[in-house]
Amino acid sequence: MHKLENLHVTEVRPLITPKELKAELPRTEKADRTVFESRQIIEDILTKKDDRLLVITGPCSIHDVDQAVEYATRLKALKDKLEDKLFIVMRVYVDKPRTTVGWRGFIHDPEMKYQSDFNLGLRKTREVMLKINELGVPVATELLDPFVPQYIADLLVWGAIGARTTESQTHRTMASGVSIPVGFKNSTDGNVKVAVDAIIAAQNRHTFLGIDENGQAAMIGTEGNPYGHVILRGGRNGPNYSAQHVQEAARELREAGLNPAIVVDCSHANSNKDFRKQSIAWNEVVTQRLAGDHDLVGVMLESHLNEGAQKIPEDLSQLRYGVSVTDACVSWEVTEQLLQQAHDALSQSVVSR
Ligand SMILES: O=C[C@H](O)[C@H](O)COP(=O)(O)O
Ligand SMILES: C=C(OP(=O)(O)O)C(=O)O
Repeated sequence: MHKLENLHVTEVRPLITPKELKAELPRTEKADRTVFESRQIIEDILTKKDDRLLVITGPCSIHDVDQAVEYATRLKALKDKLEDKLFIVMRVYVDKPRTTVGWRGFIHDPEMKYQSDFNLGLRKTREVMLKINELGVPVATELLDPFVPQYIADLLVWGAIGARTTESQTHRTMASGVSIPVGFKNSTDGNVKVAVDAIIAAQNRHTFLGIDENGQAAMIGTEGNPYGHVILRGGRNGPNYSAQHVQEAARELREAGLNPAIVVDCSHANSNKDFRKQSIAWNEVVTQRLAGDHDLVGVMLESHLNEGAQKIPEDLSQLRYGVSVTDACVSWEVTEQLLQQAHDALSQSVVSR
């Protein structure tokens, strides 16, 4: 007989189960309260019962627990100060989709050795998400690997399906079962229709293949997620955050019988991957809100302690503190300025719904 299976597989290692990980790092009362209360607020923002602007800000990817906690600590002070106009959530992205290859994120390779170690990555991810929640800062992340929600969903308030996976059946069915609102990005070529289709797919009942809390392969039945929404992130032909783009996306959602709720991602193709241009998109979002566009419910910013990005050096002691190792981010100072300015402008607004 020929060898016909596992021809390209180099190893199969056992993975910690969701139940084991949660027993090691249980959700605390404080974290529980952060998650529970924040989810309710985000649902109210999406359904326009709460008029605040949802702000999802944080690193393109986290790569260090202490630096992520330092960012969260600073964010908490700002969150409390601006909470009458902005509802602030931290981007804690740990699972990175790559265009071709590259470091795949903290959950895969937390020590940046280019050797996947999900057991360590899941532990460290849960540890950092717990710490951030305990500070009173709610956590948002991209849902990429369909097993991952079983390990961390109880610490999340919002999820994104990325531009490279919005059209994927696996991701749409996973989104139909998660307990959080999910934003679907337009595709990398700028197509918004795929995100609208994804919301419809995820609103429905599905059965997909996943794991249960004991790590056993399982058929997971879902009832559908009512809180899908669109994230505009720009595309091959440029940005799509203008009033015309936002209104067009809202029209597509209405025509499909969906709630017109839109988040603008200031980064990626909306900044042409130039972190300095994120402020242009940010200011445009604020202008549209001031003009009375309440279908535009949220905004996302890629921001870190320090600006720019760095390649992961072979000698990790050469890493610059608080600088992104994936897409370039705005600095903490710029973040503070943009959030404060948005807050002040929205406070002076006389336009009501
Ligand atoms: O947000 C991160 C990146 O834009 C995305 O993961 C793709 O990254 P890459 O093109 O550098 O692989
Ligand atoms: C990968 C990301 O975005 P996109 O899917 O829009 O490229 C991201 O937000 O980190």
